[in-house]
Amino acid sequence: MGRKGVEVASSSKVIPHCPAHSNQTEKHRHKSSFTFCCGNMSLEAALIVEAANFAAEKHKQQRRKDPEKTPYINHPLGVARILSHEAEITDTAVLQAALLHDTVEDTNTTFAEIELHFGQDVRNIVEEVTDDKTLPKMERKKQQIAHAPHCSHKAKLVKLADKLYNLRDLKRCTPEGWSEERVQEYFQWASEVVRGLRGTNSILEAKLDHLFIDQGIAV
Ligand SMILES: Nc1nc2c(ncn2[C@@H]2O[C@H](COP(=O)(O)OP(=O)(O)O)[C@@H](OP(=O)(O)OP(=O)(O)O)[C@H]2O)c(=O)[nH]1
Repeated sequence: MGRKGVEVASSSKVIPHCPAHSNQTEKHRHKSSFTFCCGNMSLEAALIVEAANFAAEKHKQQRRKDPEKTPYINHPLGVARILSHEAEITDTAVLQAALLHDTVEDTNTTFAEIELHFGQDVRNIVEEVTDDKTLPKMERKKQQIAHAPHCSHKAKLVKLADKLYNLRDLKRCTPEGWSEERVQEYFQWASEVVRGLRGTNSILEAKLDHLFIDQGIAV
């Protein structure tokens, strides 16, 4: 087995198969060696849809903190969309990790489960962007600032997009129970995390800087 969901034949010919249909026979799975079982969908597209579906199942009971109580899945979908549509990221593992980035932190999902379904690379990225919820909140916030510069490039991309989504969301509306002061503190803290992520993606960093400056925060 090579990449998750990809069988590498003895001839080195890559034969994709869909993780959702791994119990199907070879004959049914492949129209040809290089087509995917789900019609003509590319392997990459199918892997991303699998991650979106997994995250939707895991977050199905959760809502955002905004007054509309937006379904939580809007957040990971939006983070992945920022990466694909704004930052021009095409790396499948990064897009999958963006979709999955809050599953371990905020649901009963384990890292082993992420690895089983999506492979080691995705697991590693999710692990890097997951806060240890057993720590007191202030400690977690400090750790994010301290750890940011040491993250891998792929994890930094997910973190930048995560912060961009949350800051835009704060501009859009205030979460229930948040004072103006708490909003400002979140912006300030986020700017300190982003400082440790710089040099990763100029598009995302420029958009974040625009938000920080608009909020009166020096960059
Ligand atoms: N702006 C905004 N954020 C919301 C909303 N609903 C949920 N959140 C989440 O709240 C977290 C920020 O709130 P905090 O009070 O600072 O953190 P906490 O939830 O961990 O206590 C973010 O999650 P996080 O994973 O902790 O992200 P981050 O703190 O690492 O950036 C964000 O995704 C919403 O409607 N608007």
